[in-house]
This record gives sequence, structure tokens and C-alpha cells, in this order.
Amino acid sequence: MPAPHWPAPTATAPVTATVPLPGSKSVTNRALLLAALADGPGVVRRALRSRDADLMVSALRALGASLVAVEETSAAVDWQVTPGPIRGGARIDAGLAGTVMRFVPPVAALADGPVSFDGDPHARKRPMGPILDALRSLGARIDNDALPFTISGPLAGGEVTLDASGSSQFVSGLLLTAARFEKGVTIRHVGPPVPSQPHIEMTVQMLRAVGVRVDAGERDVWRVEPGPIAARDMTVEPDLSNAAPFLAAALVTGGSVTIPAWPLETTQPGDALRDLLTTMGATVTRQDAPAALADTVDIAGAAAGTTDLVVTGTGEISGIDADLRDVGELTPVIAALAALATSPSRIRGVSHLRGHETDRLAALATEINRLGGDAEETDDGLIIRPRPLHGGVFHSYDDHRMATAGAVIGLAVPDVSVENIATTAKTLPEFTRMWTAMLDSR
Ligand SMILES: O=C(O)C1=C[C@@H](OP(=O)(O)O)[C@@H](O)[C@H](O)C1
Ligand SMILES: C=C(OP(=O)(O)O)C(=O)O
Repeated sequence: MPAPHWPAPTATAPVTATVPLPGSKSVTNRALLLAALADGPGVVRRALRSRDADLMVSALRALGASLVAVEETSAAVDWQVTPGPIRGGARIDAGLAGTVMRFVPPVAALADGPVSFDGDPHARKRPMGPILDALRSLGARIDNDALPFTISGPLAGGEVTLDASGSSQFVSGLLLTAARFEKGVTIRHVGPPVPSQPHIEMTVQMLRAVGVRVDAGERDVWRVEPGPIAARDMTVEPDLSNAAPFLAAALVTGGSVTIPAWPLETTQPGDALRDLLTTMGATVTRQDAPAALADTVDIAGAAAGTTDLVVTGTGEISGIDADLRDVGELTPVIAALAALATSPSRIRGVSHLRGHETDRLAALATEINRLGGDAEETDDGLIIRPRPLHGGVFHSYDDHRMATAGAVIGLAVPDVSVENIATTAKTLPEFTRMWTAMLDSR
């Protein structure tokens, strides 16, 4: 029986809360994969515990790595990762995780036998063609152009041209394993612009941090030299994209939300929230002297230190005209804020969101309009005009970021209930508890 819809709490007063966030999905799943391919045992600290991270752990274990939790809370875990010979015969469940369905097949192509992949029903619709074709041209055999498929090596590596306009993960997936290909890899993108550039920078930076030689000097071309991946201790930053709904609560309620341990330098796209929320009417400040992260190397960039990030709203939200191509995963929360704004908004550059957990442009327009709003899909984004909203069911389409967008709207609009709030477990299993705690704190 499906769970009852979640009654999204309406804020009765401005929120004043400090919200520590669990680790980044994107950093966690890269760090685990690199550790599993490394030249010796290593530790991934403060890794996220969530459905996507659990799927990555299971995939890497199925392929022969040992991952042992050495320190664990409900939201975070330190993994001791010991690489092993990459085993064929595995069946990998990608769930709905882009990072599993695009990052793990190149590893599987190194295995000593065929490896099969499948995932959730909607995962079979997510674009895979360009990365599977690329793997084929590098030597792999693959029996389909989307999930489900079976992949067999060996894979020599070499030069490949692909169109990565549908997802940056096609590039990141190839880059992460490329040092283990006999010839390394040279990837050339041809086509409309590649989205989510910060996520590619995250991949490049993390590879360099484990000693892999990457040349990313020419636009749309990446070259990885063959060679070992060094075993390192890595520490995962808080998930700045998952900061979005909590920071949005400051704008909606005219309150103030603090996120501790915000990295001063990071490749995470969530860092763009500082500018986006300022444009929408918030005051964004950093507090505390930067404190260098303790004893471990943060391979995604926060070695420069962290700070408290404080976002304060007025209760009035300004519309925004923004190209979110680089930070597409922020779109659902920005659209939720736009639906509550006093002036029109235009979100551009995000046609690739049609290939995310759901077609996010269609889903956002449908759900905002269902609550009485005025949202219109364009070729590459959304136009959202101010109109009073009313209560109703906000459908999540099994998309964690749709679910949190519904929660943001519910703060201001009475009687909104979110269908399948449990889908937030993809990247933030404790979402409802954290949301309630935020609203309860004073
Ligand atoms: O590499 C990553 O960790 C991600 C890349 C982006 O994918 P797209 O380029 O497909 O948008 C992003 O939206 C996704 O949430 C995570
Ligand atoms: C697009 C997203 O996820 P995935 O890693 O599954 O692509 C997302 O988290 O917004």
C-alpha cells in the first residue's frame, strides 16, 4: 500500500535554525569509486548514507571491492575501502542514480567477465546512449542502448568523440575510470554545450587529488593519462545542493537559516545558491573565521577551510531570470521560490532536466499549476509568473528534488501535501526529520 501523502508543514513564524547537512552525493560516489580503483586501501570519511550512496557501495562490492564501515551515524559513515580484482558476473542495480548508471559501467568494462545493469522503471528512460557508444568505441561490447544492458570488456581506451549535452555524467563517468584503461582516454565533446560544468570540474579535481594526470586545458576536450590511482584518505563535504530547500525556507518565512561547514572553495554547484538567493532578495553572509578541515585531505576543494553560511530573508521573494545550465539540480527549489515570488521568473539553459529523475520541466510546470500557479514550460526552461497558490497534492514523480520543492511551497501555502516524500531518501533520508527540526527551532 502506498504511504499516505506527507502534509507539508506551513510555517507559523520566521524560521531561525542551524541545519548541519550530511555529505554530498556527488562527492561521496566519486570518492567511493576512486577508492575502489586505487592502488591500495583508503578511507572515505563523512560519506553520505542514502539510497544513491548505498547503491554505489553495493555496486562496488559486487565488482570485488571491500567496503567496511569503520565509524557510522545515521547520516554519515567512514568507509574503509580495499580494492580487489574487478570481478565479472555481477548484476548491478542502479536504482534511479545517474552516478551509478553512468559512473559504474566503465569500471565494469575492466572486469574479467560480463556485468549486467538495470534500475528503477524510470531509470530505463534516462539517457545512456552517448556513454555506451563511447565505451563501445573504446572496445567494450554492450547489448542495448539504455538500461537494462550487459557490458563485457576488455576495454583498451583511446580517443572518443561524444555528445554530452544530455548529461555531464557521460564525461565524468569516462574520466573517473580512464586512468585504468591501457591507453587512458581522450574525450572530445561535439554538440550543444555540456551542462553541469562544476560537476566535471569536481571529477577533474578529485582525479588530480589521487594522482591522476588530467589535461582539461582545451574546451570540450579532456585527456587522462593511463596510470595508478593513488589510495588516499578523503573527506566528503556537506551536500550544498541539499542546502537549497533549507535556505529557501529563510526566504519564504522571512527568517534566517545557517548551514555550518560551508566550504570556502568548492566545485559543488550548490555554492551558486549564494548568488541565486541574493538575487531573489536574501542577504547571504559568511560567519566565523575559516577553520581548516582537520587532519584529512578534502579532495573536492574544501581544504581552503569552511565557514557558517547564513541566509536571511525578508518574506518577500523577487523573481529571477537565470541560466541554470551549470547548476541544473538547483532548479526545482528555485522554481518553488519563483512560484512564491512577487515578480515573474525565467529559468533558462536546462533542457537536459528532461532526462533527470523525471522530466523536471514538465513536472514542475504541472505541479505548480495544479496548486493554482502560472508556470509555463519553454524549450529550455520555465517561465513562472506570480499568482496566488492554494493547497493540494504536489506529486514527486519519484524525484527527491520535486519532493523538497513541494515542501518549500508548503511553507507558505496551507494544505499542501507531498506525494511520496520518502523519495528524498535518494540523497537525504532524514529530510522530514530535519525539516521539522528546522521549523521547531527558535
Ligand atoms: O556528476 C554528478 O554528480 C552530477 C551531475 C549532474 O548531472 P547532469 O549533468 O546530468 O545534470 C547533476 O545534475 C547530478 O545531480 C549529479
Ligand atoms: C539529477 C540528479 O541526480 P542523478 O545523480 O541521479 O543524475 C539530482 O540529484 O538532481
